[in-house]
Amino acid sequence: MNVSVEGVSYSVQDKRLIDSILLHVRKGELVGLIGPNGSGKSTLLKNIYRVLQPDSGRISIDGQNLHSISHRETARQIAVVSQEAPVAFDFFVKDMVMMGRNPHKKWYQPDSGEDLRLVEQALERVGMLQDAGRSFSTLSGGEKQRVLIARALAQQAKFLILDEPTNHLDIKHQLQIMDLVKGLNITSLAALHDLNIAACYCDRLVVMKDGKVIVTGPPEEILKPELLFTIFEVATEVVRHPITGKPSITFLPEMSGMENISPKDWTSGGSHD
Ligand SMILES: Nc1ncnc2c1ncn2[C@@H]1O[C@H](COP(=O)(O)OP(=O)(O)OP(=O)(O)O)[C@@H](O)[C@H]1O
Repeated sequence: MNVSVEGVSYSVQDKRLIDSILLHVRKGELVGLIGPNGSGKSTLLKNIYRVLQPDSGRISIDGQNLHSISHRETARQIAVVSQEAPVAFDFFVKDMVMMGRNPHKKWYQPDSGEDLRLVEQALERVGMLQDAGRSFSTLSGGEKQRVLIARALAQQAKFLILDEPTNHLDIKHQLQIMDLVKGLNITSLAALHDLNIAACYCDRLVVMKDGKVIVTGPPEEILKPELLFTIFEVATEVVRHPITGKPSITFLPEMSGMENISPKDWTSGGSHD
């Protein structure tokens, strides 16, 4: 699925939270949305998954205006995995995943054999089938995220939105979740805080600051000390990692500016999409 966000703005009262956002996610890409706290990442994602209604602009999936299709159809096409949040009611793991089938069914329709097969297959894919009968609230943070990804798989969504999916997870589970997401090969847009994880897994990055998209491009073009200093106001050293071949960022705390960092090739930054 190709996703386009063109000129999308959203305000609360007189405060513009996101301003004239332009971004594209191409079929099969994993695009990382990065930016400081409060830069508008979650607000943008909520506009895309229709929890919020943009003031202006257009969001389209495969060329079709998202606001011209029903919420039910949107729910078939777009799945959301957000950071681990407490759930109001406890459910069995298999029932959480079965919720992914809801947009495909009428409210009175019982679960079909096909629904059960898809739920089982999704749990198998995330390595949680043996936990199908457990209650969701007893799972660890990483296990919960895997179940939420299984729900997205059962939903058979063509576009996956992830809002800080690895928040609160230890490093092993952060990598496990990102490996899983990457391996799905579903068109995905993920708000991420960890820049090294973004560098390792994302095909392209979209950088936000103060409600605006500042620049987009492949990680190796975006993740350069000068840009990182402008966006995050921290000094960094960035090298190409000898094993992964991806940019590897070391943050340099307590440094007052850029003067102690040997400027590498900072000139060829990313481009606006
Ligand atoms: N309903 C609201 N009313 C007023 N301001 C809001 C509202 N929702 C969000 N904001 C403000 O909009 C800005 C963007 O918030 P948002 O949550 O989108 O940022 P973010 O980039 O996702 O941040 P973080 O990285 O901290 O999760 C913040 O300054 C936030 O306080």
